[in-house]
Amino acid sequence: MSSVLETEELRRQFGRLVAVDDVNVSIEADEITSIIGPNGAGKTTFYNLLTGRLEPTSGSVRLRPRDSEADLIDVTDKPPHEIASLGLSRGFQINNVFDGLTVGENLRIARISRDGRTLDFRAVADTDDDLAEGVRDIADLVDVTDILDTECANLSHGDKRKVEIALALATDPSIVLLDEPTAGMNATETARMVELVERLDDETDTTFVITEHDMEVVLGISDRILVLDNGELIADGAPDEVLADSRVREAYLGLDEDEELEASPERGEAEETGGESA
Ligand SMILES: Nc1ncnc2c1ncn2[C@@H]1O[C@H](COP(=O)(O)OP(=O)(O)OP(=O)(O)O)[C@@H](O)[C@H]1O
Repeated sequence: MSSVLETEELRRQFGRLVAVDDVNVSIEADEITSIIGPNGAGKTTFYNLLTGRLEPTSGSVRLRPRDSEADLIDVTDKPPHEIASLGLSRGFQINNVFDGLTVGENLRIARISRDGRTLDFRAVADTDDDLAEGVRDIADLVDVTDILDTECANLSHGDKRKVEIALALATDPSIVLLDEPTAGMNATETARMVELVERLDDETDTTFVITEHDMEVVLGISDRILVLDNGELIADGAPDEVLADSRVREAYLGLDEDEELEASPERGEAEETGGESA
């Protein structure tokens, strides 16, 4: 196995509060990894440390740059734009597309920024074949070709989330961090999103890491699950190992020793009625 991202004793305090508590993880290139934990467990802070939006109190982050078989490089004190250009991309839970532009225009901007050509006026011209081809390829991959001319303000919630993933992938990252990709989706949209992430994981060299509250999604999609509680990494393993861990059952799932995790009634009903409910 080869790791694409590693943290060593990564720590972040806000005053006396330890939001991320000396966390050691190694994200493997060929696995979909989910990060779970109760509210306030430190998931967002952890992501912010990885992307450079927050400086750690101590510890380090190492990343394998895109297009590279080389060793991981230390990105601990690098600014967010540099980490992003090295190959770590993040899709935001809060919509981060330009609403007044079309899907195609948004993808074009993402490709231009990947190429470091924001000051190249040729990059905005329609005649730039490479750029147009790059946009078409990403659109085909993420299945947003039929909405390329749609203004983002007019997209459904599900399509907007797809466009965010397309934008994250447009920079050819080695790793993409997704924040609750199924948040606010009904059962049908959720199933489609899970399928999409699994397919992209198969068809690209990009490694996917997600945070997610929906345990059905987590168990369905993950090769590996990391569990944070009060900033501490309390479990790290395959879904069945993590589900069997007594600390996880108590801290996060609220299950007794022998209790099984079952599908929520709302989800079952939504599937039976064709996913009408949100
Ligand atoms: N900028 C900040 N200043 C002070 N405390 C903060 C700050 N950001 C986060 N915290 C605290 O750090 C802890 C971890 O918060 P974080 O948002 O990382 O958790 P989370 O797992 O993402 O929660 P949720 O699932 O609710 O989004 C919480 O106690 C939170 O109040």
